[in-house]
Amino acid sequence: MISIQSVSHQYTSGHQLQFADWQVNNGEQWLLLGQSGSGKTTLLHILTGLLTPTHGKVKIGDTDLYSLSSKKLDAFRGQQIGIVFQKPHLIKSLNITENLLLAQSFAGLPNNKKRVEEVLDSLNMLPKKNAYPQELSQGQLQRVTIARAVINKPTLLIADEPTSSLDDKNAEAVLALLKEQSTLNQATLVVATHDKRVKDAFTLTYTLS
Ligand SMILES: Nc1ncnc2c1ncn2[C@@H]1O[C@H](COP(=O)(O)OP(=O)(O)OP(=O)(O)O)[C@@H](O)[C@H]1O
Repeated sequence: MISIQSVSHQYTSGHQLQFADWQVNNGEQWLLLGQSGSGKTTLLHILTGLLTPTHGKVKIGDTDLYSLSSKKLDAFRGQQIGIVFQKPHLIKSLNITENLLLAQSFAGLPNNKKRVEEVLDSLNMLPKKNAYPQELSQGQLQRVTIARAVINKPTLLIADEPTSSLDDKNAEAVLALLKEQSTLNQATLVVATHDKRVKDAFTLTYTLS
């Protein structure tokens, strides 16, 4: 379970954001909706341990995120939280398998090639396991980004505006993949977006105003 309780954040500029309490049960799939500037990125950063809120509690499972030391928080993030960014951010000099092995090492986990192949296979990317990022299409790169996010079997899978730069067909395909992968890996899914096309794909919605 993931919960935020009485969370608010004040930037040094004085800008203050307040977030309604939110409880997410294991395996649920949520949409985080809000206009530009409403605080989606701020909340995602708070949920992923990247930004300590000025007030409030963030719990992932039994762990109170901000009671961890920064070293423990880094390891926790690597093992428990998978993040799909808008852009792939892969390392160009490493092939796809090596990029995924690196994500295991960063999380302090032993390298597990079998897991890499299993995840690539589930995303129909196994034939590209030895390819370099620049040899892949945009759609294939996005699949690798999703593979990297789920490689360590995270409790929480987060996607930040995964569809905003895509046409309708590709947006639908990426959403279907995220939902499929969260189910397959038993991860809770949170997709943040201001893309109205995504709305109908989810029944659970947390809206920022
Ligand atoms: N580092 C910062 N310092 C000061 N104010 C900030 C900072 N980051 C964000 N803000 C402010 O906090 C508010 C929320 O920003 P945030 O990036 O979380 O919104 P968002 O919903 O993700 O927007 P978008 O959809 O445009 O990315 C905005 O008014 C923004 O100007």
